[in-house]
Amino acid sequence: MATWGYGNDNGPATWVKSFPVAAGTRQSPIDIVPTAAKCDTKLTENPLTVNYSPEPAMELCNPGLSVKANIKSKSVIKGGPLEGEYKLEQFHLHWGSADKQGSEHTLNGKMFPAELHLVHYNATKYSSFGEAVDKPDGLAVFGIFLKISDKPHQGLKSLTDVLSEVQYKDKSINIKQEYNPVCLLPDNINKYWTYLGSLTTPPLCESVTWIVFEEPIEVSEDQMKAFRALCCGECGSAPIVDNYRPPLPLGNRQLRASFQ
Ligand SMILES: NS(=O)(=O)c1ccc(C(=O)NCc2cccc(O)c2)cc1
Ligand SMILES: [Zn+2]
Repeated sequence: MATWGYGNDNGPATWVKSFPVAAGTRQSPIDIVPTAAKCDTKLTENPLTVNYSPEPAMELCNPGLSVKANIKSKSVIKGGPLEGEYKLEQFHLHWGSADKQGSEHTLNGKMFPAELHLVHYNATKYSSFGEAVDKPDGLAVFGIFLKISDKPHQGLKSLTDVLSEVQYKDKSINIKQEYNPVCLLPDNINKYWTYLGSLTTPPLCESVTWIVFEEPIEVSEDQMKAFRALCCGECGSAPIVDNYRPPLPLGNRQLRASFQ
């Protein structure tokens, strides 16, 4: 069974063969067209609330197609489009081989160099991520665009400074110093778009309430180079780059905005 990836013979266009839901009606990512979004006051009346707490020893790993940090502390979100409390499970990123591409969601057709995903599961209704992952209200994922600036992102620096230690597939390390994922969020989390979508990688479960923030976070070119130095396999294997799924049609879905 050929494993899925982002190459010519196992990339996004081939996934539907093993995962028919790839042709479903609530797939992600999408192109975000702000003028097509409906400003919904219900989102502002019930503000999105983030209660993240410090991770004493966060595990950073290279699963082969991204870099992922597994969360063990009680970091939760609620409000906005969400019913109940969603618990942070992990975060990871998608990035390009060059700054002109890399994000999964696009903004008026524009790609950003990378996109950060903070993955939460509905802890009010389900007892684990694994139970929640295939339920229509199971997951909530924050999508945060990355843009290039001359200054490194301090919150990401604790990770990009040690990526060389997880350069190869299945490598993992513990980030010793305390790390609060709240440092990854943009300053203004009150301006976001939200819609019902899916995981952007197989098994592409249609279980995600997406919350994509308008404000990007800023990273340096050196930090992008650190992501692009990660390898898909062991020493000498190809770099992990362009690990993004292109946008799918919004179809009959409503894209809502928390702001005018
Ligand atoms: N890019 S994404 O945020 O949509 C995303 C988040 C999580 C996952 C994920 O957890 N995949 C592994 C998985 C899938 C189903 C069941 C599991 O227990 C784990 C995949 C994509
Ligand atoms: Zn992702």
